[in-house]
This record gives sequence, C-alpha cells and structure tokens, in this order.
Amino acid sequence: MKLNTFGILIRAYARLFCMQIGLLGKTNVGKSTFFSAATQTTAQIGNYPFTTIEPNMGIAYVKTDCACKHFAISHIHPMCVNGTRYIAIKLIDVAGLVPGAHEGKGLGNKFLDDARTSEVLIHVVDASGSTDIQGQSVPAGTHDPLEDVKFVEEEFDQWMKQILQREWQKLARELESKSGKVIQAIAQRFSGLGIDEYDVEYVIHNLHLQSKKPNEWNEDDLVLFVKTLRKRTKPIIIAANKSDLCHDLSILDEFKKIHPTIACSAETELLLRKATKNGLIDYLPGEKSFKIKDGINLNPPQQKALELAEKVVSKLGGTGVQQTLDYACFDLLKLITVFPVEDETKLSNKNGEVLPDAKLLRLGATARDLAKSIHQDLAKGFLFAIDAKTKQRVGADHQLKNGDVLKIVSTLSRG
Ligand SMILES: Nc1nc2c(ncn2[C@@H]2O[C@H](COP(=O)(O)OP(=O)(O)OP(=O)(O)O)[C@@H](O)[C@H]2O)c(=O)[nH]1
Repeated sequence: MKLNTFGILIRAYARLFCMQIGLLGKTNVGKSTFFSAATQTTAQIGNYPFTTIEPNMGIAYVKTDCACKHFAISHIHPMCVNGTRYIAIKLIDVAGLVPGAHEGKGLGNKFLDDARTSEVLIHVVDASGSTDIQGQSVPAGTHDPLEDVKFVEEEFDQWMKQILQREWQKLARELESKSGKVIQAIAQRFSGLGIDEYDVEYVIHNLHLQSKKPNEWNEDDLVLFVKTLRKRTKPIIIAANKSDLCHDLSILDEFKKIHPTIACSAETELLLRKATKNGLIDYLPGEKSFKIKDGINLNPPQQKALELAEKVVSKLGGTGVQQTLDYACFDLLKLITVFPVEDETKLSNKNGEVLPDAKLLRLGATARDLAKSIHQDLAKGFLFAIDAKTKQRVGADHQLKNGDVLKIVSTLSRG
C-alpha cells in the first residue's frame, strides 16, 4: 500500500471516534509520558492496528461495564475483559502551551487549534513542584503548581475573549435589539470550537445577560461570559502527575477547589503497561494492584522497578492515568455507553459476534442518535428500535440509558 493511502486510511479510522480528549501541560510535567502510557496497548486489550495516528494523536481507552454482565453471559471479545469493556477514544497531545501564548508567545495559539476539537481537556500538572513555570527542572517543592493551573485557564479565557472582542463593536452595531440574534451571532463566532447556540443561550441566561443589548455589555460582562462558556464547553480535569514524588498530597486539595483532580504517576503507568506487554505481570489499566506472573524470574533492575511501582500504586490507589480518562468521559462529560446489535435475541451482529460494538453517547441521546452514530442512512430510514433488555419497541426520540442494548430497524436494514 502506498504511504499516502496508508495515511488517509489512518485518518479515516481516527474520524470514526467522535470522542476526543485534549492533553494540556507545560513542558517537562510528564505530558508525553502520560500520552505514551495512555496509548500503550497491553496484551489483553486493544486489537486496533494503530495506537498512534499522528505524532500527537493516539488511541486510548476508557473502561466501563460491558452489557454481558447484565445478561450474565460470557463472550469472547478483545475489548471485554471479565465484564469490563474498553472503548477507544482519541487522545491528542496539545503542544505549545506557554504563558502568553494568546499574545503569540511560544507557538502562539497553535495549541488552541488542537484544543478546539477536544470535548474535554486533561491538564497534566507537575504536582511535586519540581518544574518551574517555564518548564525548567527545579528542586521538588520550590515551584507552586497552582500557578500552572491558573495560567492555563487564563490563556484560554484570554484567547476566547479576543475572538469575541475582535468583532464585538461590529456585532453590537448590527444587533441593536433581539436577544435571539445575539445568541446566534455569538455562537457563530465560536462555532469552530464546538460551541453551539444552546451553550451560548444557557450561559447568557445564567448570567442574566439576556436583557442587556451587546453595546451595554461592559468588560466584566465579557470576561465572566467567556469564563463561564469555557467552563461549560471545555471542562478541565487535572492529572496531578508526579504525585509519586509528593511527600504529602495536600496540594491536591488546592487543585480540587479549581477543577476535579486525580493523583497520577504516568511514569509508573507506562512501566506497568510495558511490563504487562512483555509478559512479566498481570495488570489491567485502572486496577489498584498488579501481580508478577507465576514462574517469571525478574532481573534485579526489573525487580527494583516493580517494587517501586508497587509502592506508588498502593500510595495513590492506582497510577491515576486510566482513572483520569474515565473520569473525563463518564463524570465530566457524563457520557453513556450503548451497545448496538443486529439480533436482539442473540445480542449479536450478523456474523454472530456477541455485543460487537459499544458507543459512547451524550446523556439524553436518543435511539435516533445511536443510529446516526452508526451511519447517517440508518438514522434517515429509522423505523423503530428494539430494547434487548425489555424486548420493547421504542421510537426515534426514546432517550437511552447507560448500558442499553438496542437493535435499530430502519428501511436500510430491511432493504
Ligand atoms: N517521578 C515521576 N517522573 C515522571 C512522571 N512522569 C514523567 N516523569 C518524568 O518527567 C520528565 C519529563 O517527562 P515528559 O513526559 O518528557 O514531559 P513533557 O511534559 O512531555 O515534556 P516536553 O516533552 O518537554 O513537553 C521525564 O524525565 C519523565 O521520566 C511521573 O509520574 N513521576
């Protein structure tokens, strides 16, 4: 196969995944280590051929309950391990975030191009305080990592404010009245960021700005509006990395006042995933412990590294990497998992594979949304769906629940 065809195939494959997480962080905090650990497949999961799609884009997995648990059946599926289902997502390493990026420092706001398409952001922070604001190594505890948390927020807010401010006067002149049009006009400016009219309307109403005409908005209104919109549309979770180096984890309580936070040791996760791949240990990402395989003779460096990893895992209750990804999807974005099937009695597709697919959908998604996530034509010809748990027919607007198993019947599937 020619190289460019190969590239096109890889990108097409990546587009299959609607869910994208952006990884932020200044230099030296362990962002690349987090990215490598999260996209490193272990022997048990991940039958996908490509884990790194582009240098800064890879496939990671989030884990949830497989529907096989509900039906108390056992099935063989590469993404189901003892009833735990792994679902692929896109992880993008967002480069170039430095203080002043919105003013063109470093790579300028190139980082925001990548962050733009992400639905949720993981901010990797060096919780041990051994990396200063410019990313230089300093003795542990000498840099206050809270500064990093604040500067990232500041960059985003400033950048969004710039987008809006650039055309605010023009927009205000055009829209002397009608709040509906204001919402549309603002949403249009932010459409490239995955922000829609509903988000803008929600924020405007929450801040009671609907009664103000755009020319009556002051600087404080703009700042608050942008901040609230950013929080709603680009939620952030902090991966408090290098927590293994922290003598006490009280700094995490400070982070938690700003964003949800998980103690992490990306380096330990990378080590454990590599040791699993090399057949040394039994470990599943997200577990709170691991076991050295029977009959394995570790050499002294391996023995030492795994002893250290054991201490970290027991101190932090896991390495935090998988927990961060899961939290981003299921707690922050509140995604649900739905299992589409073609035969609701056998829970299979037409090749007989049981629970072949698992889709991540937004809370409130309908049966038609599920059809759309499989194929536009399936949604267009939607007739009804069958809930495999209740055996009931449901309509296009039926709201789905986490763990639902559904057969979609459409003119396409009948034809
Ligand atoms: N103790 C400890 N060290 C870590 C951890 N994660 C990464 N490191 C170390 O921190 C250093 C920087 O890690 P990188 O992953 O290269 O950091 P980065 O943020 O990607 O930095 P750039 O590539 O410069 O942007 C390396 O020496 C890693 O081994 C961790 O969880 N604990």
